[in-house]
Amino acid sequence: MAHSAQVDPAFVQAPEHRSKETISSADGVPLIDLSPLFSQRTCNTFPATLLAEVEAACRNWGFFQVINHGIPLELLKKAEAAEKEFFGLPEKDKLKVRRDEANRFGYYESEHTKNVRDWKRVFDFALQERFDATGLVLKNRWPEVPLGFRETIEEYARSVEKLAFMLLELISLTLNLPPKRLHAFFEEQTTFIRLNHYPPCPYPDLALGVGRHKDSGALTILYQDSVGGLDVKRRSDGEWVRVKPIPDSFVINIGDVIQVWSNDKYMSAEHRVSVNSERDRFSIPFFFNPASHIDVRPLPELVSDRNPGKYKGYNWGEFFKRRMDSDFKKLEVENIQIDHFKRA
Ligand SMILES: O=C(O)CCC(=O)C(=O)O
Ligand SMILES: [Fe+2]
Repeated sequence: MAHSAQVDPAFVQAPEHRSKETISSADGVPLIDLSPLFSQRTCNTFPATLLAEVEAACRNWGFFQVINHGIPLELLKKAEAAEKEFFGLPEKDKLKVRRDEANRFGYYESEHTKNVRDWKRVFDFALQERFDATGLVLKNRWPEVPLGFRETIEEYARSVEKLAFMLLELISLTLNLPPKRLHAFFEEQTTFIRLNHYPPCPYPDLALGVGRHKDSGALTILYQDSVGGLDVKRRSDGEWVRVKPIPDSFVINIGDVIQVWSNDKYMSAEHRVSVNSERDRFSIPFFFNPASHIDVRPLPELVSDRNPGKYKGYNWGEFFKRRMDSDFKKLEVENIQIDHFKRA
């Protein structure tokens, strides 16, 4: 990644997609306190006010932040420190675990979103390694240094997984489904965790850390540092709103899979990452994804004659593989979107 002021055209966004009108709004994404989950929960009853907050956030925004989520704060600090240490390694050391065409996990400095290069570096790993009949390879590459990196990051991932299943229960209940209705889809999950480093960018008005996109999986659970840069497109008016960093919180967003399962009751929101010219930014999204053999389609309980299914089914593994291919390198074709499965 060049750090001179010379503009590399690979990073330049079309004028309409550049980061100019981000609002720092008080009326931002909802903040939800999850402490009732730990104090007021008895067997299978969930506090009604909490469910109402989650329902409204999913319906109106597709995005919310959570505090008092049960993940130890020391673990968040440890994971952030390990992330910074890894990206601080000389490039030649990071390149020892570089991604390639056959295996998409490891370090990468050249990701594209919608065929424009992102101003970032990433390190990806799968929560559960596997080799699928579909040709999907989930195989991790762990660097030898920093010492303890793998242990810390895996501990972090296992802890976030617990939160992911709790959120899945909450979301199921808000859809009037039994709390564990969606769990079976994740039995051989293809969840992966990404470490993101956004270095200072000499032309933040032209490039983006991540171009506008929607997350394709079920749910994303993101830890961000205090710098800020994540922007969400607000559904009510289409304005880009900055997600204010809140210490020790997570940002949660609905992905395309829940959009389809819920038959558009909940929609995945478009978002992007703006960069700045002064500060490095770090984040860690946990992409909670179903098993590759799952055919994603509106849940039968949520469709009826009056509310017919809005999507044809698609196989998650195939979709996921095609998405990863288009993020790996610039393609001539448009990348695959769930809209391609929408019924006419
Ligand atoms: O770094 C962030 O704040 C968000 C990154 C993101 O949207 C993604 O990797 O899908
Ligand atoms: Fe995203």
